[in-house]
Amino acid sequence: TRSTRPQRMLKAVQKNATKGNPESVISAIDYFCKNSEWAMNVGDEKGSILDSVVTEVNPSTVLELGTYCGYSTVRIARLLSPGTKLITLEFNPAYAAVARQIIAYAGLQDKVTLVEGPSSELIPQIKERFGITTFDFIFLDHWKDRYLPDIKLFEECGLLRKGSVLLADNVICPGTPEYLEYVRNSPHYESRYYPAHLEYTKVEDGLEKSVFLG
Ligand SMILES: O=c1[nH]cnc2c(O)c(F)c(-c3ccc(F)cc3)cc12
Ligand SMILES: [Mg+2]
Repeated sequence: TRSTRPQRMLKAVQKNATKGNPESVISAIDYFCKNSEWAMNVGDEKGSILDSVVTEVNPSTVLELGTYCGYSTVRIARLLSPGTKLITLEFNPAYAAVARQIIAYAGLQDKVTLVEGPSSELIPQIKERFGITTFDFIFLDHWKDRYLPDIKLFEECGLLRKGSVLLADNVICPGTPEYLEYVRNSPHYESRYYPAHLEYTKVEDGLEKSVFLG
């Protein structure tokens, strides 16, 4: 039967990247998306902004919502201090299966815990399952209609502390208007928009960085 796009992306990584070299995995995926098939990775332009925010925060605890094929997981994990791990949640088992292989190919499997399931169910379980009190950095990149309910879930579950940084992809395209309205008007967040473009295109998109004020 016909392979899936994530499976073809994995093949491109195994063919063009060097095992244990995260930079080469990132480049191989970007090359695949620019020259073979578009795919919904955060991409190189928004990825560089992600890199700069992760580097600035230098987080000890990290959560990613929406693993897809692991591209942003690799981008984040490659920047973490030794001993720091990130938790990434993926709803789609086929995506998760490919992501595990791409993360392992980059040699970052020891820095990543990939959990399969819906964020709405997993977020309330995080404290007890992973011994986390609060997150220093959260990357929202799963499904636009879940951004707002999930940030409210973070608040309700006490997973944020003064200074926790949330970075959200796709706030323009596909767009998360309710989420933007919330973080930009809430007295509990300081929000800033980073303009960019939809991955591998000239379409406008951007990232919204929101710092929890307590
Ligand atoms: O569902 C998504 N989850 C996470 N990230 C996405 C993304 O970065 C996209 F560009 C898109 C996207 C898909 C099709 C389009 F025509 C435009 C954007 C979707 C997602
Ligand atoms: Mg995205």
